[in-house]
Order: sequence, then structure tokens, then C-alpha cells
Amino acid sequence: MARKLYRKLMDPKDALELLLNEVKFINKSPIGSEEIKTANAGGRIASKNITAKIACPNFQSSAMDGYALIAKSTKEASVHSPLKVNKNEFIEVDTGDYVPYPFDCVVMVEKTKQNSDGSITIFEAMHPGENIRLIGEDFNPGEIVVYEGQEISTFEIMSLLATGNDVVSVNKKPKAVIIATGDEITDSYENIDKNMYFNFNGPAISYFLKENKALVEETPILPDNIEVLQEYLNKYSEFDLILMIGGSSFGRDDYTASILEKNGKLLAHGVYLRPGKPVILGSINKSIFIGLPGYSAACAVVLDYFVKPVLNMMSGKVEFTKKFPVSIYKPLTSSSGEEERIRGQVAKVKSKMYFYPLTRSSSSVSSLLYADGICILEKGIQGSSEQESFDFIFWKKEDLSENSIVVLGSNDPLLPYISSKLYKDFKLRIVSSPSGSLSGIVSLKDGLCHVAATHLFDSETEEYNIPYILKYFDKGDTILLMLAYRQQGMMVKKGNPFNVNCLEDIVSKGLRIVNRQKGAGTRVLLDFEMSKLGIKPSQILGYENEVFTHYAAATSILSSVADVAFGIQYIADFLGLDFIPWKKENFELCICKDNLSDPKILALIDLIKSKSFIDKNLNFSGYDFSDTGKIREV
Ligand SMILES: Nc1nc2c(c(=O)[nH]1)N[C@H]1C(S)=C(S)[C@@H](COP(=O)(O)OP(=O)(O)OC[C@H]3O[C@@H](n4cnc5c(N)ncnc54)[C@H](O)[C@@H]3O)O[C@H]1N2
Ligand code: MOO
Repeated sequence: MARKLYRKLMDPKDALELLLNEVKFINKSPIGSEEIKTANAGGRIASKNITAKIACPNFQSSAMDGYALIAKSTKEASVHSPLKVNKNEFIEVDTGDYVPYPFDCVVMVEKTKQNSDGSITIFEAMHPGENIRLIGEDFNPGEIVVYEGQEISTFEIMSLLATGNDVVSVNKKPKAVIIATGDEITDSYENIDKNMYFNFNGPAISYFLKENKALVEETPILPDNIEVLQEYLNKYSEFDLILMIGGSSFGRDDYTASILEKNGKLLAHGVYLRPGKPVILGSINKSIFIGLPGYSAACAVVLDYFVKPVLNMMSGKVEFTKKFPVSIYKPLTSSSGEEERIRGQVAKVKSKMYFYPLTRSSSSVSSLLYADGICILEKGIQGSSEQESFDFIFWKKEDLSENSIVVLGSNDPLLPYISSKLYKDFKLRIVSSPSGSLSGIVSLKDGLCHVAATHLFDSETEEYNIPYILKYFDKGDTILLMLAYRQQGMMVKKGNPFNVNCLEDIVSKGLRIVNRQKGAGTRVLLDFEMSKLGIKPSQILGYENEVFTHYAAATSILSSVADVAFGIQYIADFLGLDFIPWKKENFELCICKDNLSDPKILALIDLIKSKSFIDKNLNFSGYDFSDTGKIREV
């Protein structure tokens, strides 16, 4: 099949409007209602206002254990003039008992004296209604208990049953089917090799749909075959929502849009939204059809932007997307023609809420795992400034923004272990965004983080970190907390196929490197080693290719896009690369002294001092923990 090279992109808001109108057009807003037992209605959506059938309580009752009396007859009673009430003038009641007329108040048993002749003595006057639960005190018949569109949960069930609603009318759950497509998609790890991906989107989307009130089926993974796809679309024509994963962009096998064009209604193929651009929206028979891009982050944005509103409409759920204002800690630029939804974490630093973006790659799964939610960058934003405020939408249920320690600067594999310990013991976490040691120190100065992670070698003093920090902070303003000494060096493929032993080999053999970004400790060290040997950047192929982490440097070697990269021994060993050692370095955390009273920072310092984050089961090769937890004054 020839590649299709055209597509008219739409504004995402217009596309959503068309789609929701289509849900109405096929009469599925909502899809219908059913009566079910209230006891089983948790999580369901009320299809209409539900009113109280009976009052709650529906008879006057005693609020206390004691004696029901006639208030009028007690008006002379006081501590100084106790009143004897004969046994035919009261009735004994327990909490919740019916209180018959003419009794109109209850005296608590502990406020009376019981006499041998069966009478009681009371010591204060009672007023009508005292300790009586009145009819309809909680709910009166006809009062609205649950609104149409409201989700029924614990207290709704309690209130509905208290008001005589044994059964309730709820909206039916939309029936959704997920069709994962692609010859390269498999559900067995045995087949995972070149050109095969495990179907991690399908089961995850299934859970998303269930969380959003759908009944879900998943088909087997379908091949890129137009007849088979067609057959499954017919098979599920009774379903309310058909989601097809993959095959939405311009690939050879991207049949999805054309099937819809021929057999149903193609409302949109492609929107000015990133990620999620190649989404396909339409209907077929009486089902809404949404073609999700195969890349996971694009899938996630489409689920949030298009699928969720469709499900809410079908299940009749009234939902409001709460947006929070955030500042972006470093300038971001959106692509000129598209609205961007950027994944990231949020954290409060010095009472200001900051957004720390994660990778914008559409295929990234880890960014979905780590993101608290998304920040909306309207199209055409050029280099946002820190003063500007942007809309942030939580995707996660848990808001950890005030429980976050923001570590900017360099990156170290120990940080996730530290974060996991802090989470388990204190529900704290580390938010880290690798920006390079120097940039971390500047961010600390600018109040954009709590901690700067740094490993900067100063060639003049041959000292680590302090000379750099003193360029930005006064003496005595900060401390350095030692995390570990790390072995730095060169990483090459297993077996060292190019026989690299020193930097000169890179030049003489014309090898490709991948560099770290300017201001990164590893970059500073490389430049120092190069200047010692008189090697110029122009002599090294790939000197301008920058990556932001040790992992990214190592994976460039694994993916054969570089022959040599620079970083720490641990990563090389961890990923099965060979390593040529250079130098041991100090990896330290710089903290402002005026932050030392923050309980979060104290918890971090205590943990590092205790060294209990060092997982004995892991081999931290190239790490020296002898001075871990030591503090240096800057
Ligand atoms: N020449 C162009 N190429 C691409 C464009 C473009 O405009 N021009 N758009 C890119 C964008 S944007 C996106 S997003 C992706 C989406 O691609 P498709 O929707 O066509 O998805 P596939 O090609 O079928 O799959 C891509 C990729 O996704 C992964 N995948 C797919 N299904 C699953 C699954 N069930 N579980 C896990 N992973 C899955 C897999 O890595 C596939 O290789 O297209 C760009 N290309
Ligand atoms: O939709 Mo794609 O996700 O923009 O990369």
C-alpha cells in the first residue's frame, strides 16, 4: 500500500466538540439507565436526582439512654430543689427508642437518682425536645440526596439507604473494546527481540477505562491487515466505544483512518496537539471510534483529552477538571503550531509552586510513571519566563508537591534509592531534574530548588565544588553534604572493540563520542583532561552532541550511536559496558544554611548520615562511601 502523505490537522478543541456532538448524535449521552440495589451502587453514576423516600429519622426517638418525661412537669426541678418523678410519669428509654406522645424530652440516666419505690429524682428542669432526635432532623421526604451525574460512594450509599432508597437508578456502564494492532506488537516476552514490542498499552488502557466507568474487553493483538481489522470492527459494532491502538500516523500499515473513512464517519485525523497529534476520531455504526497513537505518552494525552470526556458523557458523569497555577522553573518553548501538554512533577519551593518538566518524547513511558500530571503550553509560547503562570492538571491522585525535596544539578543513581527510603518512612520524595552541576548551583541561588547536586572539579585549586559555589554564594551561607566518591571514566562497548585506552585514542582512531551538557561535572572533567593533553573540541567527532545523564550517555553506546561516552563506573558496569577509569570525584549535595531547619532537609541529611539507603543487595561499583554523610562548611 502506498504511504498516505496528507492529513488535515484540526484544532483539538474543535475536534473534541465534533466528537462530543457525535456522542449526542448516536444517542449515547448518556447511554441509558438501570435500577440496581443501592448496596451495590458504589462507583456508579446517578442517572437522575435521587430524593429521600422517607424522613431520617422517621419517628421521634431518644438521643440518649435515660427516661422520657413531659418537660412541662419538670420546670420546678433544680439542684436546690430536686424533683421526684413517679414511675407512671416517665418511661425508660434506650438510645434510638421511639418516644411516644405526650413524652417530649429525655433525661440522661446518669443525671438522675433511682429510688427504691420505682420513682426517679431529677435535678434540673428539662425543655421540650431535649435529647430527642426529631423526625426529619437529617433528611425530609422529597429532599435531594444525590444529584444526577454524581458518583455514588460510601456516604451516598449510607444516605440513600437511610432515606428509603433500597434501589437506585444509575447510568449504564459504557461497553468499550480495545484493539491493539501492529505486526510488531506481542503479548509474550519470549518474542521480544528486534522489531517487537510488548503490548504494554492495551492492559494499562483497560484499567484506565474501568476507572472511568466502562465495561472493557480486549481483543487479541491484531495484525496490520485491513480485512482482519474490518472483521473486528464488525464484531464489536454493538459496543459504545471502540479504541484502536497504533496505526494512526503515516506508517505503511496505518489503515485505521482509511477503514473509518470508508465504513463510518471520519471526524478528525490529526490535531494540533502534542503529544497525540495523529489521533483518529469518528464513529462507525453506533459506536464512537478513537484511534490512539501507538506511542504511550501520545496515547495518555489522547485518553485524557478525548476518551475521558466521551466516557463521562456516556456514563453521565459530571466532572470538572481542576487546573492549578504553576511556574515553570526553566524557560519552555512550545512548538509554533501545536498546543503542548508537558509531563512533569510539581513541588513547592519557598512557598511557590514550580513545575519540573520531564522528557517531551512521545514514546516515553517512564515520564508517565513519574509525572504528577501535565502542564498546558498553549501554541506559540516562546521561552516562557519564571514569572509566568501556567495551568497544571493533576493526573495522579496523590499530591506530593509539599512533600518534595527538589534536587537540581547533577544526577546520581543513588538519588532514587534515597527517594524510595524517604517515601517509605516519611512520604517524602526527591524531585530531580538533571541540568548539570553548575546549573544546579545557579538554581539553588535563584531559589528554584532545595538542594544542588554537584561534582565540579576546579583545575586551579584541584578542589571539588567549593570554588564554584563561592562564585554564587557568600562564605558561610551553604554547606556540602558528602554523598559518595565516584569513579569517573570512559565507557565503551563490551570487549572494547576499538581498543580505547586514553583520550588520544579517540582522536587518532576518529571515534564518535557523545558529550555531556555544558556545566555538567563530567563535561568539566573531560574539558580539563582534553586541555591537559592539548586536544581541541574540533578534533573529536560528536563533541557537540550533548546528553543530560550518565544513563543517556551509556545508552548512546548501547544503541551504537557513539563509540565512547563519559560517566561513572557504576552505570558502565550496570549496563554491561567496558570502563576505562580516570579519576575519583566528590559527589556532594549543596544546601543553604537557612534551609537547615526544614524538616524535609533534616530527614534527608539524617538518612544520608545513617547510610541506610545503601542497598546491600546492589553492587555500587566505583562508589566509595567512606566519607558519606560528612559535612563541609563552604
Ligand atoms: N512520517 C511521520 N511519522 C510519524 C508521524 C508523522 O507525523 N510523520 N507522527 C509521529 C507521531 S506524532 C506519533 S505519536 C507516532 C504514532 O504512531 P502510530 O499511531 O502510527 O503508531 P504505530 O506506528 O502503530 O506505533 C508506533 C509505536 O508505538 C508503540 N506501540 C504501538 N502499539 C503499542 C502497544 N499496544 N503497546 C506498546 N507499544 C505500542 C510501538 O513502539 C510502535 O512502534 O508516529 C510518529 N510517526
Ligand atoms: O502525537 Mo506525537 O505524540 O506528537 O509524537
